[in-house]
Amino acid sequence: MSEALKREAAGRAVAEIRSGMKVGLGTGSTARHFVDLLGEKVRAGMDIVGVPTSEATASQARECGIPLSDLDTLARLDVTVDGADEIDGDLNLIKGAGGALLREKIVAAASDAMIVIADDTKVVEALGGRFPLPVEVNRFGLGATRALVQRLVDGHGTDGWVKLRGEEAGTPFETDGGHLILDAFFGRISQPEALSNELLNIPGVVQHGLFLNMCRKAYVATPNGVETLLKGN
Ligand SMILES: O=C(CO)[C@H](O)[C@H](O)COP(=O)(O)O
Repeated sequence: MSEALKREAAGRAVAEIRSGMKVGLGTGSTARHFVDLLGEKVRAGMDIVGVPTSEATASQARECGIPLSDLDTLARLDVTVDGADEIDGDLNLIKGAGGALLREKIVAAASDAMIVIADDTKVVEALGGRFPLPVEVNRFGLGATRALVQRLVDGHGTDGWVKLRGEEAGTPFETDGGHLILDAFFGRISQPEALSNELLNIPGVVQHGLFLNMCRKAYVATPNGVETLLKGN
């Protein structure tokens, strides 16, 4: 999908931002367009404050001139705008390909609204069929945690797998919080709430990339323009 279309989706989200708002800034190539366009508004006089979901976004936002804060100073935000890896018909999401899922989820949960921007390759019938679920884990006890996640995958009834992100390249990927990521392919996830609970019951799991009932609106870029998806429609 072209960067131009991602930028169009990002533009629709920027159009919802008003002066005075506290805005969560997502991570990834689509969110990058949002931050860039928001920076243009700020330089033109819009008065907003951003809370970034990753060090990469923080650095881009600073370059764009967006004033930044954090969730210690601001407990609630008006809106978070972020990308996604999979979006189902009820606007439940898989996120975390960029490795920022923990901060993304914390920031989204602290926001009155979450708007997702994406291209139409991200829209799926059911979560998990295409994209492995990123699971952020503590370094301590990695082997045991991995085995417990693998057991969940095995019990899911498909030919799933679990990979430590970056292992094949020789250097495990490290998140901004100093954790590791297990990419767990479950196949079609028929009961996301149950899977979420099972994952969070594993002590070494810090968080996972299922974003359930968090997003109410998505702007999805298609070759024919940007579609607005609303939860419950
Ligand atoms: O969850 C994310 C990062 O952790 C991203 O939002 C997600 O991977 C989508 O990224 P992109 O817009 O580059 O496709």
